[in-house]
Amino acid sequence: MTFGLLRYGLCTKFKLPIHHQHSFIVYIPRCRARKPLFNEAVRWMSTKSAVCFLIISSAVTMAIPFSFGRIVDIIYKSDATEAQSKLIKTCTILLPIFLVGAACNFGRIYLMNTSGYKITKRLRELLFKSLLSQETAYFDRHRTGELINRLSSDCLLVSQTITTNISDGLRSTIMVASGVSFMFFVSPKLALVGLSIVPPIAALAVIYGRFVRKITRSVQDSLAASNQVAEEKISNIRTVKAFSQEKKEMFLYGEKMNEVLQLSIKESFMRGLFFGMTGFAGNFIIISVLYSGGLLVSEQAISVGELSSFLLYAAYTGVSIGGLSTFYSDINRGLGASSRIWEIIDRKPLIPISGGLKPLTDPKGDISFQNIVFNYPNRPDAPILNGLNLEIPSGMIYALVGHSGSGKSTLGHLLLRLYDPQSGQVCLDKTDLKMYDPIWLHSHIGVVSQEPILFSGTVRENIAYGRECVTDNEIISAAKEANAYDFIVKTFPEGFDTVVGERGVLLSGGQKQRIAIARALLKNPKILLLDEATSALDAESEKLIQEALQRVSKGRTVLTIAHRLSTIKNADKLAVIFSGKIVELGSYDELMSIENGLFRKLNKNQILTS
Ligand SMILES: Nc1ncnc2c1ncn2[C@@H]1O[C@H](COP(=O)(O)OP(=O)(O)OP(=O)(O)O)[C@@H](O)[C@H]1O
Repeated sequence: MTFGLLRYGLCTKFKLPIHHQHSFIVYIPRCRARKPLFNEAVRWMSTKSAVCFLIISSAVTMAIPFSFGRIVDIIYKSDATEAQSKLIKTCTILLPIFLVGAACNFGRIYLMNTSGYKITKRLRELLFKSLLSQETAYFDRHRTGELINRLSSDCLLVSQTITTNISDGLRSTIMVASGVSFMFFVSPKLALVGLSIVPPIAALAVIYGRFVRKITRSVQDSLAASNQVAEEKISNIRTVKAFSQEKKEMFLYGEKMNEVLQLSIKESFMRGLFFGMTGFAGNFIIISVLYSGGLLVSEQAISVGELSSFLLYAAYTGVSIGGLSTFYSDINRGLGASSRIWEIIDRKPLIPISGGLKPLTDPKGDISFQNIVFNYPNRPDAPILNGLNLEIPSGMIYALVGHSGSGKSTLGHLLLRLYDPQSGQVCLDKTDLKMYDPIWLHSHIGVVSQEPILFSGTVRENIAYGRECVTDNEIISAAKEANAYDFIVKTFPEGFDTVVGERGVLLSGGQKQRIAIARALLKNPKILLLDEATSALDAESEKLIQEALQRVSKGRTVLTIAHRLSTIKNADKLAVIFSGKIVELGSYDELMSIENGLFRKLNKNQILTS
């Protein structure tokens, strides 16, 4: 029952919905049919054991002042021989008790810490899962550094709070309760003197706890902002160096760190003030107890041993009250972190990552954009598409042309359902994309983006990304089709096992493009979405890429965002996008023949490279 209450208390305190109670599964036992019974039993046992160890080790610690008083009285009241035999007897009893106490303390710390690590792991997994499930627009609003901070430090903080801190808090509570009882047992009068310190300290602790909670959130937020600066600049170090911005970036990072430092200094000041005041109050009370206790001994109301026991109990209680106030501030720190974590874990993505229609056959490949109105959610006042219509019949190659920023890539994003339009429909085979399972949809669309992103890993892993079980032969034939095979086996001694570096930095732009084409091809998609690189590639790379793209376009519906004349000439139809609409549609020759046509102007003004 205690565990049920604790679990309920934690879930309520941490504002966890009931279905998230399983986050505490490692710490708090809860029988779930889907978990193997054995694991559940082990968890249950380890939690119970940790609490038993905690109680025993605290009891042993609290036996020390009592024994100490006894020993002082033995020394004080007995003659030398009697004292020796009594001391041997007492110490023989105490030694095994202390050994048991030490073993229990070991068990308590070991079990609580391992539970903490398990909870951190579980929290990080839950958070990462929830992050990856969010729709793309979520990442437009939240910075990478901030989210990484949630994963690293916030998860650790929460798990420490619900294991180590709670364990220490429970220990302090047990020690305060037993310490106070013993103090009253020895001398109620002296106990009242000793405990007069508690109410002011408790009030201070509440004020301090509130402050800590507020400041921790600010410290974590500024830390997230500084991480964002570091993450962005380190991952784009080439640009920083090319513009010789190292010093400026060092300065900017320094400024962010200054913010963190200022907040931490504020926290340290309050911490120092709080602990300074509590320390002084503790020492003051010791003097008062010594004074009143001394008087009681001289009146023979209590023995010297009892006064010694009392003083030790008072000291232990004082230390434990200090522990309780630290526990209070730590809990507040954990609450701050947990509210941020659960904001993300509980968030329902606006576009689900799975669920919906999964037709058993491959799609035909007819695409249509119907009356699309769209703006990016983080820029509601900047309409991008404004009633756009476009039909792309299966097996045709359509090239999108238009000024930079006219919304060509945006159409690709809508086709992939990275975003949903505010109104209108994007359809595949006459069915709204919203009806399909996104996993099914993505398995039929191959994407080669403007700046292909490779992941750190080998060439083989990058080509295979997006498919579960792939044979070497499939990888090789995709690489051949994408004109990537020759450079992989001839240029790299390690061939397909060559490591490409973070985001593929160890490869050239043209090589990355061809690996991305191979990766898209391995899915054997019915639809190809090609966002042509705007950056110029050398003539040889360009030729190889164009050749590969022409080859792989056959038999597929292709939507290409074209920047080059060569691509445009190979397309069945060109769609010119302007002011959020398709304003011209036709073959190259048809569009060139329109007097004052936009395509003609774009061509004339060399918006398209040759
Ligand atoms: N994630 C985003 N959040 C907010 N606005 C965005 C986002 N992505 C693009 N935009 C804006 O949407 C508009 C259309 O961008 P898009 O990338 O579709 O243009 P484009 O025609 O493909 O340009 P280019 O030819 O230069 O690649 C631009 O004004 C751009 O600033």
